[in-house]
This record gives sequence, C-alpha cells and structure tokens, in this order.
Amino acid sequence: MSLPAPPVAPGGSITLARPDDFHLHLRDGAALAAVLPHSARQFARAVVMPNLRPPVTTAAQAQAYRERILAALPAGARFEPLMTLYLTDLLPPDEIRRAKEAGVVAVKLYPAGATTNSDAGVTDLRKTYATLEAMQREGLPLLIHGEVTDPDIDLFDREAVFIDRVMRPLRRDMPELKVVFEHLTTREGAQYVAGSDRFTAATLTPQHLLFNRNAIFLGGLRPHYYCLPVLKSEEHRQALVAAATSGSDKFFLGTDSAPHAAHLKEHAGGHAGCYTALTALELYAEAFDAVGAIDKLEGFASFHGADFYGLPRNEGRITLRREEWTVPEAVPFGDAQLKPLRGGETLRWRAVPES
Ligand SMILES: NC(=O)N[C@@H](CC(=O)O)C(=O)O
Ligand SMILES: [Zn+2]
Ligand SMILES: [Zn+2]
Repeated sequence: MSLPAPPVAPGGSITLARPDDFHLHLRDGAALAAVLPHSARQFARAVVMPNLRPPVTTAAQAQAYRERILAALPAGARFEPLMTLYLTDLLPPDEIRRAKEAGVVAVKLYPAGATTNSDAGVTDLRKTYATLEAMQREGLPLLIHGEVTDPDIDLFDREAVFIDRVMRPLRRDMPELKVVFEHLTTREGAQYVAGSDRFTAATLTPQHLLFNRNAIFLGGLRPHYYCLPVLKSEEHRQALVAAATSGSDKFFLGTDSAPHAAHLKEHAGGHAGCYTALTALELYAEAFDAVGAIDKLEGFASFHGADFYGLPRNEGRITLRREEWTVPEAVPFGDAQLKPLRGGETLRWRAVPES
C-alpha cells in the first residue's frame, strides 16, 4: 500500500498530461454543436460512441460522422474524435478491414434493448463471431455495454450476470480479442477485470466513482442521476474507486457523458444518461482526492487508455486548480436545455487547459 498523496492546498494545483475520454456520446446536429466544445476544452481525443439514430454501422458512415464532428469544432480547438462502429448481428467481417483503414478505433457491442438506442444491437453474440474473429486479427478492440437484458434478472444484477453468461464464454472463445468492459459499476466487474489478462481493460465514469444509488432517490426522484448501468450500492462504489486509484493500467477514464434534453429526463420514462462533459476532469479529481490518490489521476486519465489502444500519449498539458466554482444549472442544447450533473453545486477543483 503506498502512502496517500499529500493534499493540495486551496489555491494550489496539479498538472497532468492532456487526458483522453475513452467513452463519449456526442450525438449529432445541434446537440453535437452544443456539447462538443465542453469535451474539446478538456480532452485531446475521445472515443465517440456510435449509437446515433440510425446507428453508425459502416466505415463510410463513421468517416462522415467524423467530418461532421470536425466541422462542429470551435475555431482553434485541437480535438481528435476516435470513431467506432456499432456491432449488429449483420455487421460483415469485411467491414472490419475497411473500418481499420478508415481510422475506426473500435467496435461497440450493445446487447439489444440494454440502453439508449440499442434496439439495433446484438441479439446473440455467437451470430457475430466471424466479425469478432476479424477484429481479433486486426487488433480492433470490442467495447462492451456489459448488461444482460433478460427481464427475469434484477436490474441491479445485470452486470454481474453478464460476466458469467457473456464475458467468460467470449474470453474463452476469443482470447486475443481486445475487450473494454465499459462503464463498470460493480465489485464483481472490477474484480473480473483486475484478474484478467492484458487483452481486457475497463472504463470508469465519474458518476459511478462519486455516487451510490441513494443519489437517485434522496430528497425526491432525481432523474439527472439516472444512467445505465444504474448506480449501485456503496460497497460497489468503493470497489470502483479502489480499482481506479490502484495504479493498474487496466482501468482508465471514459466519462460516458450522455446528453439528453432536460425535458426528456424530467419525464415519465425519463432517458438514461448523465451529462458530465462540462465538468469531467473536476469530478474525477474529486473522487481521487477523496481517497488521497490525486497522484494516481494522471495514469488513469492520460496514459492507461492510450497505451491499451496503442495510441501515442498526448503532448499537451492541463492544470487542475484547487479552487471553488459553481457549475451552471443548465446549458443550451439546440432548442432545449441540458442539465449537467451537479448543476448549481460548488465543485472543489477547476480544470485550466493550456492555452
Ligand atoms: N449511459 C447511459 O445511460 N446512456 C447512454 C448509452 C450507454 O452508454 O449505455 C446514452 O447514449 O444515452
Ligand atoms: Zn452503455
Ligand atoms: Zn455510453
């Protein structure tokens, strides 16, 4: 056990290599234009999720989406979108080579019905094995929303059951396929990944490191804390914090920032997703600082993910200052409003990118 990092005094700061976000929803059109500057301000690169309507299922669609993202960047911003394809039962193995040539960095598995815009997702992973074999050959990672959708399984157990029903058989059948278990939410998930070989890694979101499921219900139903996989109990949160701050290179930053218009979250059948891009690094800093591990943030945020994907580490830097500031309650989102997680609250860290 290493000693806790010394606390950073108010007004003090730490500087990190510029980080990357390995799990980000940017949407499209006016929504894309509204949220992209927030991510581009803090992150050098982001792995952009393909769950648009219709989903991004071909190399050509991924290239066109990448062009729309670049066109929506504020003047002078330096930000590289890393594109992904959406795995369906019908994604042909040939598309993998074309995707690789087009600069696509990964393929995303959404079990059909598991989350937002997953109706085109995979119904049985075995139907995709020829495509997964092509990915294994090309070294293209599979990113997994790891929840079973069986209605008989309790919502809070869906990740743990996924490990036994899907992850273990997949790892046995496709041992050298690179796999990222996205947005881990459980102790079982953290233990599974920590005990796996070098082909398996995981992303962790700020909300799952900072909050347990009480946050959804305290003082009334709070839809802005509702995302999928849903927040779990305190025991699980602590296991995730331990994994993130362990220094293990199998765990890295992926916000899963998932913007939905406020009126669609504050709604019967409210949409799943927390909007964290505006405050991402500050939220992670708070989670790491709370356990005296701010010195472990740089590896988690800036090195482990790039190393797993085989990308160069970033050149630029970003400073986190120990300074209080209040998160805006809402930001414009096309014709609607978007409510950032912790909107209206005071945060203790503030990110100051290098100009
Ligand atoms: N995390 C979420 O709650 N929502 C994501 C989808 C996802 O990552 O599962 C979204 O696209 O809104
Ligand atoms: Zn997901
Ligand atoms: Zn997501």
